[in-house]
Amino acid sequence: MAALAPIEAAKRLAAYAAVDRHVKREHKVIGVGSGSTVPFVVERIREKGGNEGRVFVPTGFQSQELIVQAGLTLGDVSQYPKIDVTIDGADEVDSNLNSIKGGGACQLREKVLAEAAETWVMVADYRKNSETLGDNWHQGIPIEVAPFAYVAVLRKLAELGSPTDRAESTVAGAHGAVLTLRMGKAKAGPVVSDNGNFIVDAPFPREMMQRPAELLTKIKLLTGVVEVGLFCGLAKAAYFGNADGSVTARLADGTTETVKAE
Ligand SMILES: O=C(CO)[C@H](O)[C@H](O)COP(=O)(O)O
Repeated sequence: MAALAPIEAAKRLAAYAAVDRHVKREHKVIGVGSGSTVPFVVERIREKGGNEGRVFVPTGFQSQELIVQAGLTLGDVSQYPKIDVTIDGADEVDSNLNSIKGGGACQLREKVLAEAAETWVMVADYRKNSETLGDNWHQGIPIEVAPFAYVAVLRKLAELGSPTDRAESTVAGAHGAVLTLRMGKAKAGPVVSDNGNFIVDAPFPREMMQRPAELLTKIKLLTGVVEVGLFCGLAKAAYFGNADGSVTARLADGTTETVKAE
């Protein structure tokens, strides 16, 4: 196995453990998530026999390319609305398996594939393993918004409690992060999702982040919001690769196990 930088090695450990445990021979429709951990999921699936009469459904452009380049059979969620297992990354996971997703602006398709899956599991390195959402992921909850409505949605999010001022954010336990329209890095102007929408990053006070399902409902009800990067009550498990070479599995029944990739 190729030597990797420690964080990359941790991502690979998590991905391999999740594939070994959840992708069974009888599974024919597999959802493939987005981000920098998911390529290790595809790598492991290929190592273990790849296609085998299977179809792979992507959560966006990146995972579509990954599936095609790996020589796997590409499917679409409109052809395969029932998925056996979807494995995806996460920006942060709390002690109840709620998560923040959308660091790569893919949360809408990611949530559709999470909900379509009989089993949805997350894979991440140890930095994503938190007690409360927002403790490690400081930039806020990624929210996909209809472009024409973004100013109105920003105003509503501020009314809901997302800070627009650094000092106010720090006092509220939101780490100084403020409500922001996500801007492109090598592009002038905003990030545009695979669905043609804008992304707003909305931090919230720690007290509100401790009740993510409640916050999710409030944000989702704002007109102009397409999808919220809070995933609550969906995961069967989360796998975190650790710096010491072990993998921590957090399961939906509240238990935690240490597992090793085969
Ligand atoms: O939600 C996502 C993209 O929208 C990703 O799954 C999330 O950002 C995790 O990515 P990485 O594996 O690179 O940490």
